[in-house]
Amino acid sequence: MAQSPTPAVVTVTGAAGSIGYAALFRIAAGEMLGPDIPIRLRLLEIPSAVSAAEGTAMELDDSAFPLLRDIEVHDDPKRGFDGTDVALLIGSRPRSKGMERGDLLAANGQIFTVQGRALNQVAADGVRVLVVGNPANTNALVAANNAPDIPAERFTALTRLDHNRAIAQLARHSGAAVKDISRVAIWGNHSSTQYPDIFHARVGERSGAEFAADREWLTRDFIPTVANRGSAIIEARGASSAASAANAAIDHVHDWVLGTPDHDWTSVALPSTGAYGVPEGLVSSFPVRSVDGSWQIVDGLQIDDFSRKRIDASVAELESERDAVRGMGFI
Ligand SMILES: NC(=O)C1=CN([C@@H]2O[C@H](COP(=O)(O)OP(=O)(O)OC[C@H]3O[C@@H](n4cnc5c(N)ncnc54)[C@H](O)[C@@H]3O)[C@@H](O)[C@H]2O)C=CC1
Ligand SMILES: O=C([O-])CC(=O)C(=O)O
Repeated sequence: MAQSPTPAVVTVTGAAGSIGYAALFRIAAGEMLGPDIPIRLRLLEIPSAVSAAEGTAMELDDSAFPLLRDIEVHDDPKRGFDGTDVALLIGSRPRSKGMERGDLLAANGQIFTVQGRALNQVAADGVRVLVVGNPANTNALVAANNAPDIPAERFTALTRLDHNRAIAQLARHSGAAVKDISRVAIWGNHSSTQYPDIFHARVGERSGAEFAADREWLTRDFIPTVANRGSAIIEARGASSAASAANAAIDHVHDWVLGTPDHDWTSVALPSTGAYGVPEGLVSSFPVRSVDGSWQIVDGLQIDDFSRKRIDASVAELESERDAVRGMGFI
């Protein structure tokens, strides 16, 4: 008889929040790690939200997912991350009224220092970490720096939502189907300085560069629409993107574990190896392929002056965030 696969321990922080609620049921249904891998869920929350997370756990039970082995709810990171194979760090401190950027970095620096240390102590050897909570890139930088025994490349931040938004906008503009668009790229920070790049894209039978030649559309429509989409959703919905963010987080981990299609790549924020002139160690978004369970930055892309300027601007923002958390002693 074939042995059944070992269950994967998946920890979701911010499990009682909107993204957590949109992600957990799909994870338990097998959409993230595939239909053969049993799932053990660990929901990590702050004490005041533990009761709400327990309610979500009851609903997960009630869904009778065949792959779902067990669920635990914790407010202690060392218990929530114990033996974890995949950690989705969704919970973070949101910006509140009157809060300065420095205050936000400080509040989150604290959270991601504690979580990085706990992961370092108790996570499974091959743990994969995805930071969703904003400021995602710098939170991932802080967590990675506080987990010296985990290889830095296992810490990533989510720019797949930006990547998916770029595909959707290009599909809408070109008339091509989403499935016929490949090789878009997000560079830099998950913020309004990000650079969505279509110069290397394939759009059906056409090239992204053909569409990029229309500089008016590119600079006044496409780039700002993708880069400011999060704010536009907040404006329209009165709440930030939740289902699309959960969807992107699931896409990210799915491709990390199961691979990217041969003809395509995706975008992930991960510690720079110095590629494309991005300072080593900064958690910056790149076009990447997933090969044998690891991300590899796509190499050899020609970066013209138009793109260079925009990548550099977003990287400069990441450097200033890094300098701020360094100044506060988090890294
Ligand atoms: N990278 C991306 O593409 C996106 C990132 N986001 C970010 O994702 C984060 C979560 O968004 P939502 O789920 O909508 O927020 P939410 O406010 O609905 O939920 C956040 C949850 O995190 C919990 N939490 C806070 N600190 C925690 C900690 N130290 N440990 C465990 N849990 C903690 C809260 O109790 C709350 O239940 C926000 O920072 C948001 O800005 C949102 C959309 C896209
Ligand atoms: O600012 C937020 O919370 C939302 C966000 O990151 C996005 O939708 O890209």
